[in-house]
Amino acid sequence: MKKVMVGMSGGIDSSVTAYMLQEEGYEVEGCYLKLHNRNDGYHEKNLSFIKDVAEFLNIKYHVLDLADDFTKEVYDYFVDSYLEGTTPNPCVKCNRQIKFGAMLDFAKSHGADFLATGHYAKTDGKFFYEADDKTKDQSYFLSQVSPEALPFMMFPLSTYKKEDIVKFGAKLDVAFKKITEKSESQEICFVETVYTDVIKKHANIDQVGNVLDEKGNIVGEHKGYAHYTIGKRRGFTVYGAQEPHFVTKLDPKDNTITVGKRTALEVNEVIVNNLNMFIKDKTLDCSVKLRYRKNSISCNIKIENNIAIITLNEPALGVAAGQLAVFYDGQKVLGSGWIQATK
Ligand SMILES: Nc1ncnc2c1ncn2[C@@H]1O[C@H](COP(=O)(O)OP(=O)(O)OP(=O)(O)O)[C@@H](O)[C@H]1O
Repeated sequence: MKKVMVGMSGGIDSSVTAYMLQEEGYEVEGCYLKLHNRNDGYHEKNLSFIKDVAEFLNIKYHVLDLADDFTKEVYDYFVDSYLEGTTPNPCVKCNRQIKFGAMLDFAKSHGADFLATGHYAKTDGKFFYEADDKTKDQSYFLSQVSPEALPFMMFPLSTYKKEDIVKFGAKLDVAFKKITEKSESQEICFVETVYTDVIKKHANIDQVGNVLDEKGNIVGEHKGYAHYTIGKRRGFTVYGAQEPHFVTKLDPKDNTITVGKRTALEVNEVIVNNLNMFIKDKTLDCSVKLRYRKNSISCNIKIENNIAIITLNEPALGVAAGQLAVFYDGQKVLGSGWIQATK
């Protein structure tokens, strides 16, 4: 019998994932990752849901403390990125380093043939593909996972709609029903309210600064550069402005932000580094997603020395350094890289 380790968060997706795989005839074990040192009962609550599900399924589960790795690989990177004036994507780092890095190693060392999660995405062991439920698709966040990890990954929810998983869980057993009744988890697991509250623990980001126009003239005031990302249009003043203004640049050195009209956000070329590719081609015509929840844009890509130059076939708006550019051929993920600069 093949053994599957299921990454269990105490949420409905991973709980139903464990149930489905057991129904399919796999030997299932669970693994809960402690990713932060929260003392507010967060882990205890998650673990009480996992305990009930594990009892219902009659499976073993492990608790793996990866808080130190998570701090180093994900949390510090998140804080540093904002302080450097870039816009981080912590879930992408976590998927590569933690869930499909350290947790996969743990699964293998416990004799598992596969690691399954409740992510909404597909894999055939060589590539990732978008999930059928496009509103929940997480292929963007998985695209930096090492190609070597793919043969071990399983996403049993890939053909379902999230709402159907919730309905199904609610009918399955009280252990699952209770989970469907709790509030939805936060978008970023360590951000309880807003991201700036996290940054404020490490730096004084509430320092009023100048808003500049494209020519460098002072045209207004803002409340501290780390409160803004590229494309943002609120939370700063532009003296006498008649039209909306958008953030086009953040400069931590002198605590300024540069703003412009909508057209100033337009970008035609994007340079990305730290590529993670699932194909070997060095030039390709494909489409690119420059931010989660943005439409993909058709483009041409040239790769040299682990850097890709992306020429867009139509301008993109609000492209932020630090975000991920994910290359798609239809639903198939070809690779991705971190946005370094735009033109
Ligand atoms: N702390 C954790 N420990 C182990 N696995 C986790 C943990 N957090 C997330 N996962 C795994 O990663 C998957 C995706 O996590 P994400 O937070 O994006 O999804 P979710 O929709 O909230 O999932 P769930 O309903 O299972 O919490 C989860 O379904 C689960 O399999």
